[in-house]
Amino acid sequence: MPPPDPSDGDTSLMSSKEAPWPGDSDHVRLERAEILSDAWYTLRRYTFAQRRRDGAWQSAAREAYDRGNGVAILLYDRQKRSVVLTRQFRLPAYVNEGGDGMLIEATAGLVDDLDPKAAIIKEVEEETGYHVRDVSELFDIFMSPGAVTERLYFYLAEIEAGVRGSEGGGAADEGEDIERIEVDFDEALAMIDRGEIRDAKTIILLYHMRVKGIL
Ligand SMILES: Nc1nc2c(ncn2[C@@H]2O[C@H](COP(=O)(O)OP(=O)(O)O[C@H]3O[C@H](CO)[C@@H](O)[C@H](O)[C@@H]3O)[C@@H](O)[C@H]2O)c(=O)[nH]1
Ligand SMILES: [Mg+2]
Repeated sequence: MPPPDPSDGDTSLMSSKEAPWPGDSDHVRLERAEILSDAWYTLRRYTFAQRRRDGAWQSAAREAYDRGNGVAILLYDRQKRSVVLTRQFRLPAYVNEGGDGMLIEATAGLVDDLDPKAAIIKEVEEETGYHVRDVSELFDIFMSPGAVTERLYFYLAEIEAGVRGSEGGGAADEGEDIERIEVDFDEALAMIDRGEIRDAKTIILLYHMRVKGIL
């Protein structure tokens, strides 16, 4: 069966120009992207045809939240065998479970218009005050692929004590208020076990360090 013809439907909401829009593949044909919300970032509903493994085409619709791509980094001090993390209020976590809404996280941010490496260097400076030049690229992964388009690029960087150029703390004019914390590496791993570190990118980075024997 051929894929459904998008011209059958109302195409007035088609926004293939702005929406991320890869070309057709042998098993997916995007038909339209409707913006549901673009107050800050963009939530779209895509309708598409998908070929099932048995060869039949079926229509589907999925919402996808587009905040662009992101970068995350674990900063560590080899001599002190410690890691530098941040603590900040996260509204989505707060509305889910109440409490204080404070999460302990590795430094991270959105790529915006920069390339990922430049973006992470800028983010480290903004959030922690550290200047880093040599960052090691690890991998880039989807953090919530059923709902969010974001690819998150992961990095590691060694810091030397005393080379902070500023206080960090985040961009106050964007409402950020970020506390920098330095934690012994074994203690950070124990904090995952105790449920005190609950942010996925942070846990991935700490376990990566552990599995690869980096600290
Ligand atoms: N006014 C306003 N500001 C917003 C809104 N949403 C985000 N911001 C602001 O946009 C900025 C985003 O900060 P970044 O440091 O660039 O991003 P992040 O929120 O730390 O994101 C990182 O962590 C996320 C969660 O793990 C990741 O999803 C993301 O990729 C990245 O790693 C912050 O100043 C935040 O307050 C909004 O709806 N309204
Ligand atoms: Mg951030």
